[in-house]
Amino acid sequence: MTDDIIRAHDIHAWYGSSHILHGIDFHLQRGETVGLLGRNGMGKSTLIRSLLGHVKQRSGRIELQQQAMSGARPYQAARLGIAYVPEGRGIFPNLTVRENLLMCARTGRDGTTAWDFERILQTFPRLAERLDNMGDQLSGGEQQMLSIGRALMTNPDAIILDEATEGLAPLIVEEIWRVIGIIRNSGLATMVVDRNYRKVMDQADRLVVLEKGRVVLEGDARQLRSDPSQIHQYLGV
Ligand SMILES: Nc1ncnc2c1ncn2[C@@H]1O[C@H](COP(=O)(O)OP(=O)(O)OP(=O)(O)O)[C@@H](O)[C@H]1O
Repeated sequence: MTDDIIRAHDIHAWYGSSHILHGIDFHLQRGETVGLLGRNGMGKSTLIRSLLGHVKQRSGRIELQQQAMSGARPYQAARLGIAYVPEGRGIFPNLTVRENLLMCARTGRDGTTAWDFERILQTFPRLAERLDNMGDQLSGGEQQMLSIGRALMTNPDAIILDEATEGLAPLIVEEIWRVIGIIRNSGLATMVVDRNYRKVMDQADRLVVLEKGRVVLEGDARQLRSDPSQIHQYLGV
């Protein structure tokens, strides 16, 4: 019996006639942090989107929370406690910060509410100062925090962060990484994609590297940190 929240075997995905993923095996265990690395266009977002049912043209076996979900739709993944913070946010611009958060409030699958409104405001002091602002009055960094806050309000078992720091100012980027550390230490299973591979390596327990839609390297983050030459080779840094 495994404790995998996501388990996938031989995933292929296509956009039209472009074959993007070529037989990927992937898993995310309860409580672990996995960093997904790879240069631009190697298929990281497509893998996430395939696992969660956003890419229709896909094949392979997917289990979410140990249930067969190969044909899952995005709402089913969300119901199974897998929260997704996509690249480019996804908040309601015409609702206030408070409304954006409260509309997501949900009890976790285990019946507990570890992440409630108060805890979100403690975690994101900037949001606490902007509760009555509309979503579209926030800076890009604040919108990203709100997006992560909304995901946490659902009390998920896993959270997937795709390029959460993309395009943000350095101070805000630091703030987002601080929050990713808090999320990780809270025991929530986390999957992180980010251009800053050093930060990903620091935060992750396990690393998975994609190249042209295939897993080319996978391993314990501590080991790969001690000899980063392999990572450097695939990331071209
Ligand atoms: N909606 C789409 N339609 C057609 N092709 C797409 C689409 N989305 C992505 N692609 C292509 O699929 C390939 C993989 O893209 P993907 O976004 O998964 O890569 P990535 O590793 O997440 O990189 P990035 O950091 O640039 O987002 C790329 O060649 C990209 O151009």
